[in-house]
Amino acid sequence: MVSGHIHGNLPLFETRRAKGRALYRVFAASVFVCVVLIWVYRAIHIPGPGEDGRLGWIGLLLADLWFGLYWILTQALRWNRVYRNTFKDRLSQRHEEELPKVDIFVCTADPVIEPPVMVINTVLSVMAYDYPQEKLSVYLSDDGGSDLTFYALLEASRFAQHWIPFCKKFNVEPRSPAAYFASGGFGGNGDEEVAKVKKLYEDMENRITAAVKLGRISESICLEHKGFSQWDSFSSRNDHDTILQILIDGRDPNAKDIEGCAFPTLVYLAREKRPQHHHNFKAGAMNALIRVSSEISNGQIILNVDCDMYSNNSSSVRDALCFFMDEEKGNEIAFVQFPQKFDKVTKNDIYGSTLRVICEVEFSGLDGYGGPLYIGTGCFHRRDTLCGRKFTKGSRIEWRRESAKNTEESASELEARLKDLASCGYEDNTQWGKEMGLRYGCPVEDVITGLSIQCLGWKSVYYNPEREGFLGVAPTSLDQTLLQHKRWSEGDLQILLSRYSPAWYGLGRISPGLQMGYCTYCLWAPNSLATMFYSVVPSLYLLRGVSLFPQVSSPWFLPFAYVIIAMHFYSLVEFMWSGGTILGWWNEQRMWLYKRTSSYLFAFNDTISRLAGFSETTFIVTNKVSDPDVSQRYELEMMEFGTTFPMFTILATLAMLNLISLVWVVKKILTQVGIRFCEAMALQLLLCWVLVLVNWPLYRGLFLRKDKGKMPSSVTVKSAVLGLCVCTCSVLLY
Ligand SMILES: O=c1ccn([C@@H]2O[C@H](COP(=O)(O)OP(=O)(O)O[C@H]3O[C@H](CO)[C@@H](O)[C@H](O)[C@H]3O)[C@@H](O)[C@H]2O)c(=O)[nH]1
Ligand SMILES: [Mn+2]
Repeated sequence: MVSGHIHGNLPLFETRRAKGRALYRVFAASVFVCVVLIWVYRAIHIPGPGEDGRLGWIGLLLADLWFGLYWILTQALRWNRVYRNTFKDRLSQRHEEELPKVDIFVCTADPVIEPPVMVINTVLSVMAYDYPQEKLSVYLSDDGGSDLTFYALLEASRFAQHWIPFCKKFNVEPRSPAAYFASGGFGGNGDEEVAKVKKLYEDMENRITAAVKLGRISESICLEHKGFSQWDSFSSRNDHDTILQILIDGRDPNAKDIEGCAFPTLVYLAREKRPQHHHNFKAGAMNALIRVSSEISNGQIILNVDCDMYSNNSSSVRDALCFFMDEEKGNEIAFVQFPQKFDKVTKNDIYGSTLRVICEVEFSGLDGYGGPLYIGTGCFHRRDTLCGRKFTKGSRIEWRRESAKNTEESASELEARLKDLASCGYEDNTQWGKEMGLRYGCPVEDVITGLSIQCLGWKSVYYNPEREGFLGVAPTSLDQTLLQHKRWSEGDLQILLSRYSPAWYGLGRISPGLQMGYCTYCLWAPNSLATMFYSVVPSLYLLRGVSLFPQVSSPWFLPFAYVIIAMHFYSLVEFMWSGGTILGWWNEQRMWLYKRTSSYLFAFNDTISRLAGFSETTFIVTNKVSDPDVSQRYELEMMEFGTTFPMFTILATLAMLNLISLVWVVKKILTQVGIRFCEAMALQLLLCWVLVLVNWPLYRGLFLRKDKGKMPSSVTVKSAVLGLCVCTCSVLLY
């Protein structure tokens, strides 16, 4: 799809349509026909008033309507997929001299669950990008306000002098030292130098770990840098003054690595926190960074990564610039999103944390309709669009721009002057958080910000290179995964109900396909209701012997059979095409069920109570470290329970309810009603049986396991009693 190019230049990127689209569309049409047939069946067979099963039937009618309509929405994610490709050689040929400055923001919030060593590995990986070093500036935002993190960054600034030239010399990948040394992907010539750098790294790591173990910074370290004095007046992480330290000043002629080459700027920022001021979580941190960086380096491009997401590909900056600097299409692109990929996920990904299908399929579908969502980490933004600039046709971005401001001001003068930009009161009565910077008030600040940018007329790009751009830490326990999904689904639902609703506000501002795409994510939370209904009611009616689905001999059985088989077969193929395993797909089905019946349900509930004014938005930071024995069980792909987390009670009760139903019914078939019953109740039996099958790890956790990760017995008792009660009531009721 190479288009004619206005400058006679070849484009810097190409966009290819996915193969097999026609085939997919025929398949989707066939599914659609059957979905409609199911609706018709449900509508014309409603049991009359007073008949057993009327209520259940009406519920299933509504659930089937919901699932059908939701499925139609998800077509937007598959209908028009595109894939992108960059030409970095053309970029360097034409633009090497005018490459823009790039500011990289790394966010951290808690030195305990986001260990300083992990944070600085991310920092080092982005400092070492294959890019003119003097044009890179790296900013670390520390919402934990921790002197340990500051100390680690100080150590990193020294180690970087060795690490960056080493990376360049040996073309190291990945450029996170921890990941590189763990990969063992070196050897051959340079062995000696590898060993030398490795030693330096390990010494540094040991010093940092020692400080972390001690829990404070020792006197002797305090003397190493004036920055530590800022903690003298520090009372707590929620109550402190702005701490701003320029650890490496790129303008300084002495800022050189050991080979004498230019060095990236490195800045530490802990914005002011006061208990009476809401700090707006990551969005607040990002906005403070946008302002502070605008006075230090003012890069035209901003990359944001979470502190656990190290750069795994040293050419990502150049990749992103191929989009922004393309002479023809670059002017309309506001951000380039890379997928979130994860390191150290087990083969069959028991918690479905790789988001495989979203990464490989759905986001390229969104890309075909104007661009993916902004999902926080691994995203390159244009500074002006992030600050609220509107799109106007024909306006061009000027890359060759006057660089450094304030060349006369010293680093300490700058620090003193810029502190105010990160103070609590700075944003009062400004557009920050509303029309400027990241938007406030939503736990998924990223998605709502991306949407508001797209609503101003900008496009975005999804770039999923062969060698992953960024790798992060995925949650390795069930409660962490469910909590994260609660935050996401809650935030997405809030967006739907907010003033930026993709459904209403987006009308005419973004393409209908993109509107639909956004809605599929925004409707995660309400999806819980229909799923909940499906995993409880048919099984209870099965107990009563009331059929809610067509018999096997009825022609109406066919559309049900087709939809069930075709959809599952398709999802399996899609999952495997995205690089997954069969067992991984099965695990994904389980997580699909668990998220919908717990995270999304809680999210739905909390959103509604927030609308009624009962609760506040929160942001629970995902834990990035786990106990050794928890990690060991994760490696073995054993599901981790181990706590009385409220969501577990729901999951366990649902599992018990279906197990009891199944056992009860099988007994009934064997002793009373016989095999004829199966024919009439085939689909309900199948559903109940599949629910039991998919819950197998949960039963193990409830009854069979002895290790620390098993379900606490209080949950076992509670869920068994609840399950029995519900089943007994439904059988005995009138
Ligand atoms: O008050 C806060 C809370 C969080 N963070 C940082 O935000 C990032 C994301 O937090 P994490 O707990 O890892 O959440 P995830 O669910 O893994 O993050 C995804 O989802 C978030 C929105 O829910 C986005 O902000 C993230 O960029 C995106 O990667 C981390 O670097 C945190 O340090 C802050 O800087 N300040
Ligand atoms: Mn994270």
